[in-house]
Amino acid sequence: MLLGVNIDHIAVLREARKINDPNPVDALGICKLSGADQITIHLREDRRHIHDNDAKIICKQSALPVNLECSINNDIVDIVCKMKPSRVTLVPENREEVTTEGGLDVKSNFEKLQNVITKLHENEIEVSLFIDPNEEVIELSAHLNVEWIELHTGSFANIYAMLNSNLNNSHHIIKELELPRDELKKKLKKSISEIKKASKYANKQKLKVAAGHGLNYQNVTLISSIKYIDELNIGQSIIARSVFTGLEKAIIDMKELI
Ligand SMILES: CC(=O)[C@@H](O)[C@H](O)COP(=O)(O)O
Ligand SMILES: NCC(=O)COP(=O)(O)O
Repeated sequence: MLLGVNIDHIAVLREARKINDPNPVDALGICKLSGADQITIHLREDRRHIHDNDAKIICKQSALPVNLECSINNDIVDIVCKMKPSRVTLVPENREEVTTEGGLDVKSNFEKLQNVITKLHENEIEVSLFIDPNEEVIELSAHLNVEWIELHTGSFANIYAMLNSNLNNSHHIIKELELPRDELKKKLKKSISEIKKASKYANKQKLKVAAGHGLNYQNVTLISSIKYIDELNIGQSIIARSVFTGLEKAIIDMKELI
């Protein structure tokens, strides 16, 4: 199974101080040497972490393929076409969100997606759609002739964290998941089975399958054991661990687990 390391979170730290350190570009060599298979970055419309210049340099200098996440807004798509990443993952964006909250609404945006995907393919860029694990959405994605889909694992990760970590005793408790343990266990089982079913269905549709969001050292094997998933994109937990162990060890440890 392939590992894409999302290095946005290095830029999050830089932007907290509004200086030039730490620089996500400095992670490229370490990711390659530690066995990562891909660099993932998200050029958000609000440029809250990765900026255009980071993305430009990363696409130019990375020895690993670059998976650039962006919204379906035409201006941003035109910008990323010029950067020539190996892959663009189209994701939904919402100004107020702390992080990507759900998958793309493929049905409502079908025509817009057709145009954006054509433009990306004309620029010889592979396309992936960041979607919820749902068969109807996968079927629509297959009709859009994309090479990849990425299944949003955020909801699985939230349930797992409320069940198995101290998140429910912290100020970041997820209110809507403040439920009896039995109920959370059922929800977790359902969520894993949806991801399994969706990945199998996507594989049958000849789509390559990635998954990601909220995956960490505790929950990752529940997802990496699903045989229809080809690749995981993981950022927050790897960069968080690297504060204590260094990036190289954080990546090697994750690679070993998956
Ligand atoms: C789409 C997605 O899942 C990623 O981009 C990732 O979560 C890191 O980016 P943000 O922290 O900006 O959501
Ligand atoms: N698309 C998911 C991703 O790139 C990484 O998400 P996270 O591990 O930072 O939550």
